[in-house]
Amino acid sequence: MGLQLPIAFATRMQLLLGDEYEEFLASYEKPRYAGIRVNTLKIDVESFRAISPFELKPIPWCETGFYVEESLKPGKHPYYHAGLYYIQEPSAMAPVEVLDVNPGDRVLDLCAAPGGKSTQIAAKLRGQGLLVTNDISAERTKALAKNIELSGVRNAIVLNETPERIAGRFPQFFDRILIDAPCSGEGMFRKDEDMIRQWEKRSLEQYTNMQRDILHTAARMLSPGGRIVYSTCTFAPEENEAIIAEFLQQNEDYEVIPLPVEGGFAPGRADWLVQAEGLADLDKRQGLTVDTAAKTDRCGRLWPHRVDGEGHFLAVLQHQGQAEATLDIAEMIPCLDRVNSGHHEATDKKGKMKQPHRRSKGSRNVSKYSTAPTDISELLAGWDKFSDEHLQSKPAGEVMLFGSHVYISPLPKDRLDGLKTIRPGWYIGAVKHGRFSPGHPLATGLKPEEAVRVLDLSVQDGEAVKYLKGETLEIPQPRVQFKEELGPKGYVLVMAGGFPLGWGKWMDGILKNEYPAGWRWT
Ligand SMILES: C[S@@+](CC[C@H](N)C(=O)[O-])C[C@H]1O[C@@H](n2cnc3c(N)ncnc32)[C@H](O)[C@@H]1O
Repeated sequence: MGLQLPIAFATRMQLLLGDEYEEFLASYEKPRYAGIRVNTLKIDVESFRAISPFELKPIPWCETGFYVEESLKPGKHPYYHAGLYYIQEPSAMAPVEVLDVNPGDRVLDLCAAPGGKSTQIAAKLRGQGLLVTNDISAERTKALAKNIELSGVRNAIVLNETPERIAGRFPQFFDRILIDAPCSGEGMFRKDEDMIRQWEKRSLEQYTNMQRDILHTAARMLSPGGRIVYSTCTFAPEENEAIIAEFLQQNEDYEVIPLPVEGGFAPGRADWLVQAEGLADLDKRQGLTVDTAAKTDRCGRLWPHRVDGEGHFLAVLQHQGQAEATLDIAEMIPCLDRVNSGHHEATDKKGKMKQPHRRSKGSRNVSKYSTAPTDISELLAGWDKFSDEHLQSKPAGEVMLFGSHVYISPLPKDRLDGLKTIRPGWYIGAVKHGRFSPGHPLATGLKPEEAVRVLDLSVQDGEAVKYLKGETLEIPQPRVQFKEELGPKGYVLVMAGGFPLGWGKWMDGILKNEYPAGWRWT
C-alpha cells in the first residue's frame, strides 16, 4: 500500500470497525475523488451542464455537485476564474445540504476558511439575508475573503475572530449555524497525506476541547427554533458522537434530526459510546446517560469504503424552541434587496473598530469609520459619479466608508463594533489620487446587465486567459457593448463567455487590464 497510515490510527480503526476494517483499509488503495460545485449565484446547473468543459457525474448528496476528472485541472479554466464553480471535495459538500438554508436567513459559518461551505451557503441564500463567515486564522481568512469575492457574493461579512467574541455581539441572532470544526482530519488522509503528519502532532484532547467550546459558544448565537450543523472530517468518535452526546445532555432543548436516507449517509455510531453493559469507557463522562448517548445514531457518517468521497461526520442539531419573528435584515437597512468584498481590513491591528459616525445623504444610509482623513463627500461624490457613468443603477444597501474605501454592507456597522472585520460587506472601490477606482469584487459581484459597458472575451481561443494573465488587449470598438449616450470609452466589465471576470479600461482600441495582480493566472 502506498499510503502509510499511522499505526495507532490503524489499530483503533480495526478495533472499532471489526469485520468492516479490511474493506475500509482497501479504500486507501483507490484514488481520491475530485469534485466541483456549480455556483448558482452565477449560473443554474442545467446551463452549466450545457457549457461544462468537463464530463460531470452527479454527487448523490448535493444537487449542484459533480465528480470531475482531476487530471483535467478544473482550476485552470476561465470559467473557474469567473466563479462559475468551486472546487470542493465531494463529501465536504454534505454539511451545507442538511443545514436547510433559505433565502433571507441569517447564517453564521463559524470555522469557514478557505470558504468552500460558505460559498455553498451563499448560493443557497441567493443574495438575500446575511452570511457571517469567520475563521480564527488571520492567514486563512485571506483565502476565505478571496473565495467569497470570486464567487460574486454580495451579502457576506468576513470576520477573523474567536467564537466567544462573536457570541458577545450576536446573542440568539442566527437562524442557521455551521460548525465545520477543526479536527484531527483522519478522513482526509487519502486526499492529503500532509494530514497524516498533522495528525501525529496533536492530541485528541486538544481537538475535543476546541470542539466542545466552539459548539457550546455557537449555541448562544442560535435564535430559538434555529439549526446548527456540526461536521468534522474525522472518524474518531471522541470528536464526533461523544461531542454531540455531551451537548445533548447539557442542552435538553435540542434534538438530533436524522439525515436523509438517500445519498449514502451511514448512521452515527452510538454503539461506540454505548455497550451492552452501559456507557463505553469513552463516554463515562459526568451526567451522560445511555439514552442520550443512544440518540447519536441519528448523526451521519460518510465512509470512504461506502461512498465515492472521503470520510466525514455530520450532526443536525435542531433547537426545539418556537422560532420568533426576528426583525428582518431588510428592515434594519432600508432598500436591502441587493446586497457584498475588498482588500482592506476595517479594523485596526488590535481588532478595534474605529469609532464610526453616521450621516445620511439623500435617501442613502452612510456610515464611516474614520481611519483616514479622506473627505466623505469626495468619496461619495466619486462613487455617485462612477455609478452614474458605469452602472445601470446603483446597488442598494448601506454604504460604509473605511478610510478611503467604500463597501455596501448587509448589516448596520455598529453590529460589528469591536470585531476584527476583514470585509464588512461588498467591496465597491476606493478614492485614489482624487479619483474613484472600482474594486475588483464590484465586478465579480455584478451581473452583466448591471454594467453600462461590457466586453465578452472568447473562452476557446485563449483571449480570456490573456486577460486573466494581466495582458493589455487590442479590442476594436465594435466589440465593446455600451450605452449610446455614455460612449465606449471608460471602465468596461470584461467577461468570459458572458460571465464577468473583472474590469478593463477601454480607449482607442486598447483595453487596459485592471485584473488584480494577486489574482492573475500563472
Ligand atoms: C475544517 S476547516 C474549515 C473548512 C471550511 N469550512 C471549508 O469548507 O472550506 C476548520 C477551520 O477552523 C478554523 N478554526 C480552528 N479553531 C477555530 C476556532 N476556535 N474558531 C473559529 N475557527 C477555528 C481553522 O483555522 C480552519 O480553517
